Amino acid sequence: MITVEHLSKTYGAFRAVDDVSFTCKPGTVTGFLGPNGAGKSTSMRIMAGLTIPDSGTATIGGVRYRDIPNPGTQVGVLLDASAQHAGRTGREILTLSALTMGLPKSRVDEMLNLVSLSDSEAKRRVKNYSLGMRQRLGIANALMGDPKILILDEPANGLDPAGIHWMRSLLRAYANQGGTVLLSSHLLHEIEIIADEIIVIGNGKIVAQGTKAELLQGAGAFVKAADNAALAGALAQAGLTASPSDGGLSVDAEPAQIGQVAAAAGLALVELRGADSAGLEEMFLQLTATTQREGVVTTGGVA
Ligand SMILES: Nc1ncnc2c1ncn2[C@@H]1O[C@H](COP(=O)(O)OP(=O)(O)OP(=O)(O)O)[C@@H](O)[C@H]1O
Repeated sequence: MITVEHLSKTYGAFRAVDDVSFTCKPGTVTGFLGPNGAGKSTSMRIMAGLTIPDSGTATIGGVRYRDIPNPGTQVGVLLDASAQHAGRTGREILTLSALTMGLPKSRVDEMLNLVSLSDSEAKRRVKNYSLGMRQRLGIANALMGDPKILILDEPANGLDPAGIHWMRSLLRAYANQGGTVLLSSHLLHEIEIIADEIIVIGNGKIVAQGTKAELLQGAGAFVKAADNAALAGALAQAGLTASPSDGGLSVDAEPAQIGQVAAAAGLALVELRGADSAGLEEMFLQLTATTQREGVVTTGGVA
């Protein structure tokens, strides 16, 4: 179990992490989602004892990372795949890791095998690795001590589609066996495929958290009518907020309620459904709008 309570971190006058609290439970993959600069890496660095918070605590199984004896056997951490010693080979890096943790050298070959780094790749210096190969090496390093908890910062960066698929399967199997996974990404799509729980961070603050279904509950519904403008009018009269979206309307209400309004107004519907991934994306963009570098774009229009 990872427990983060009221974490805050300020750099000069800038508050990078602002009163962040959440937990990650065994048997689940928790996605830590936020736009660039939202505070994900800073929070994870605090969890791994590399950055000291101004206030708040981050504990793993009730203990701060720095106080865990032989931490690699309890928590696997991958924060920056490119931060590995560039002059060493992949095999050397893993061997040093195994020695530090008091593990047999045979574990190195097991891990190389697990992340599909070939023998010749393992003999190459890390400075000559692609980003995807560095991520694989970083994941091998994180898993080396057979920890029950994984903290991974943007682990899919640089992986090709097959690599991303491989990583998802690996993390899913790990969680299914009772492991706890926290992984960050700035890509909603990546998180919603793998994560059981989603934590959304924007501007250093947690802006939403829950399962995908829970987050979608607040995301409303999508409706398309033969006459969208007439439906928008009827919904407004019923006190419901609708905005143009993808050739229809995005409405802040449950589908049943929208259906009733349409029926009462005698309007024919072409499509009606609860918000899906598009709704989640819209919500993610809105929730993190203050930290988006680009303005939030509303798609579609009333036909
Ligand atoms: N050592 C530091 N000194 C000053 N500012 C910092 C430092 N570390 C992080 N920051 C700032 O804190 C904010 C949060 O950074 P952080 O790396 O945690 O974001 P992130 O969510 O991981 O972003 P990304 O998706 O781009 O990796 C950024 O504005 C960053 O510039």
